[in-house]
Amino acid sequence: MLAEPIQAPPSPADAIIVALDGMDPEAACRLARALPELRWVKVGLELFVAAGPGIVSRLQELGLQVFLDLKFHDIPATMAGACRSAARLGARMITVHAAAGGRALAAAQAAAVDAAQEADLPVPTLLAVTVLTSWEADSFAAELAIGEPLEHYVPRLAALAAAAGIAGAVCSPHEVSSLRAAHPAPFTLVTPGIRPAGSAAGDQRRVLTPAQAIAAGASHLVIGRPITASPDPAAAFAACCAELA
Ligand SMILES: O=c1ccn([C@@H]2O[C@H](COP(=O)(O)O)[C@@H](O)[C@H]2O)c(=O)[nH]1
Repeated sequence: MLAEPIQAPPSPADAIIVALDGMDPEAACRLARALPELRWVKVGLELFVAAGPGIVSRLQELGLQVFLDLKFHDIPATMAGACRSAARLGARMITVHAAAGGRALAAAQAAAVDAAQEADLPVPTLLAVTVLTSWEADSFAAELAIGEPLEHYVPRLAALAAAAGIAGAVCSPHEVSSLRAAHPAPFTLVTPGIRPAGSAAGDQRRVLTPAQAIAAGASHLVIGRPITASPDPAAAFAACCAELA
């Protein structure tokens, strides 16, 4: 069974997932409360390791949908167990690394579906991480020596994930249009590496603006520091929404 489809975002705020990095649980909840239009938050490794699973229910109690971005990458049994636990938390999106391989991805998908159904929770959308947005093509080729360029490796991983029953992928905005052509909606394409014009790229390498990423076919945008490190996060969030309106 596939995940319950996450409908095409009806409003700009539904397209934006704010990454709650670089803050403790209290600050994360405070920030979430300060953005009245906020619908989605991303809990990544940093916040989850510091705060524990309870942060997911705290954010859900604020009316938010949680994207649990723990990027599981392990053997099939471990991937399945991790996705089972993540689904029981009620996370609506969960990341797994596509490079874990087809058997591990299929096991993860089956476990997430079973766990959600057993707990009477919505089936989460598993997202296969392709190539992290912090990689650039040259260092990817030089350091990993994978044998094919990044722009071919990303679609290979997305196809591997789709064949294993995974309903979405994480890619950079640079690859969205080619992935969207190969994987029409309701396949979910989530893109970090989003930088509004004039904002610092930081450690990100393959970036585009919010409007460019949506125009290319992204379902959702992950935006962290351009909002969370802004002196006025509410204004920064509103500006991202306005750019998409
Ligand atoms: O390829 C990837 C996968 C995940 N991420 C995560 O997204 C956010 C991006 O934060 P910014 O502050 O907007 O750079 C962060 O939590 C990453 O862990 C990614 O950047 N790239």
